[in-house]
Parts: sequence; structure tokens; C-alpha cells
Amino acid sequence: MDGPHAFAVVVNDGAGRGLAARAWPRLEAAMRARGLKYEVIRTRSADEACARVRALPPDVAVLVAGGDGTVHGVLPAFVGTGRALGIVPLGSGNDFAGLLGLRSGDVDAALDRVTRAARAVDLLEARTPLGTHHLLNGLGMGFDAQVSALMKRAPARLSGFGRYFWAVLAGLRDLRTGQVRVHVDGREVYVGPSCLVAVMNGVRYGGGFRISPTSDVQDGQLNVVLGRALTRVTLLALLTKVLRGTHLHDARVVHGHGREVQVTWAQPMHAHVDGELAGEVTALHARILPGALQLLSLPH
Ligand SMILES: Nc1ncnc2c1ncn2[C@@H]1O[C@H](COP(=O)(O)OP(=O)(O)OP(=O)(O)O)[C@@H](O)[C@H]1O
Repeated sequence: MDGPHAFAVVVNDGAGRGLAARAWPRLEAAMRARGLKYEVIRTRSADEACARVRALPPDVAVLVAGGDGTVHGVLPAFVGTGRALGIVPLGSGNDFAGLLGLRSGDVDAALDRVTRAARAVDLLEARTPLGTHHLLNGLGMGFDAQVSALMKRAPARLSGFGRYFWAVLAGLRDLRTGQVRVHVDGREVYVGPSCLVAVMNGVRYGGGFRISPTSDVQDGQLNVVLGRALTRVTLLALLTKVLRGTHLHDARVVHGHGREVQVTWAQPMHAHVDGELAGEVTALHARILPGALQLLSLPH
């Protein structure tokens, strides 16, 4: 099957603390050199990006030039539409890039993938009393979300993984444990104290932590990974295993997979979706939407 014949490029100038804006001339030159037909859409918000994408003719594929937040923000405009999405990673954390085996700033490697036929990947749909979200990579509650919040306060000189690691150390100082009940496909998989629950479609987050090493974005399943009650020291020790993705058989970790998950906390816990903060929640339901996104950027 043929790849797309026309593209629109959504550019978030603010992504990667200006990297997307700086890289745009290079990206544009590379697209011209390849003879790609494109229009550029510079946006100031995710809502604006969604509205502009929805207004495009159905056969126009969209390349998103930005970080994870930019891709996440535009997903609602793609769910179930069949419109192809390609990713040109130009952000700071770039877990989506990691998921795809791309490096932030490498526009040629990203463009090498977008002229072939798109392939269907799964998305997650998460519902909380605060709203509904569509996600490509994953969500977290508890420690994960605290770390996402703290990343905004990390020193400007740090980037990527350094920022995340700084936030991890800062988050450990204020580690909170809550009582949680987790059902996967209607079956109770855990009830008890926990400091973090992650629901993943992709493998890694935080610029390199392999939180869900058995995840596959094309398997029609979501993965749940949670930590029991942990002290700061045991959590830090566990995180060194998470970096390598060797934590799933640790007795302090519970994991499962299925098509839907219900997470209920006894008290409000911070949540993030694809690294974007989603407020404090006590109840969250997530389900997998098999093949809901046509993605151009998978490795061939
Ligand atoms: N289409 C868009 N146009 C402008 N701003 C956007 C758009 N989509 C999202 N944003 C906002 O821009 C912020 C930064 O974008 P993004 O997250 O992509 O960059 P980053 O934080 O550098 O990368 P990463 O999330 O990979 O660390 C988002 O958190 C969001 O608030």
C-alpha cells in the first residue's frame, strides 16, 4: 500500500524549550529535498492544533513536530478517523521517540519513516471524574505524577533524562502512599497500600525508565504495573531495576495485562497522562482502543 501524498506539519514552537522552532528550517529543507508536498500549521495550543487537523481533507497525513505533550495534545483529532500521524520528535523528554526508536532532533530518521503506509497501533482511553483522555504511551498515579509535576521545576540547565532524575530525587522526599484497589478485566489484581500505579501502552517513560518492558503498542492489551508500599530507599533501589526493565519479578511489584483497568484510591492521588498533569483523582478507568491510531513512525 502507498504512503501519504500530502502532509500538514503541526509545529509547536515552544516544544523542547525552543528546539522545535530552531529545527523547523532544517525540517522544512529536508522535506523539500525529498519532494514532499506539505503545508505548515504553527499552533499556540493543543486545542488549536486539534481544530486545524480536523479541518484538513481526510487524505492529508499530519506530522507533529514537537515533544510528547504536542503529540498527546493532538491525539483527540485522530482517534478512529483513519488519518495518518507521523512524529518528528523535537521535545525534551521524548518518550514517544524512545517508543519508536527515534532520537530527538534527528529529522532525517523521522522523515525516513513517513512516506510508507501507516500501521495501526493501540491507544488508551482514560476516564476520570475530571474528563476523558486519549493516550499513546501511558499514565501514572502517585509517585509518577509527583515526578511529572516536579519536572516543571527542574533547573533549566538539565535536559531529558537529567531533568527526570532530578525530579525523581525531589519526589522521593515527599513520597506518599495510598490505599488502592485495582481490577483488570473485572478481576481484582491488587488491594492494599501503594505509592504508584502505571497503566501503559508503551514500554518506557521519564526519558528512559522501562516501566513496562512487556508492553507492545500493537498487541491490543494494556499493562498495569504498580509498586506496593515502599520506603524511599526501597523505591530508589527498585528504580535502578526499572531503568533496565528487570523489576517485574520483584516481590514489591504487581503487574498484569488486559483490555481495561479500574483503579480506585481511598484518597485523592496526583495523575499524569502521557506525562501531562491531569489533576488529583480517586477513581480512574482506562481501556485499550485496539488499532485506533494510524501511525507512520513505527520502525520498518
Ligand atoms: N500544538 C501545540 N501548540 C502549542 N503548544 C502546545 C501544543 N500542544 C501542546 N502544547 C503545550 O506545549 C507544551 C510543551 O510541549 P511538549 O510537551 O511537546 O514539549 P516538551 O515539554 O519540551 O517535550 P516532552 O513532553 O517530550 O518533554 C505542552 O506541555 C503543552 O502545554
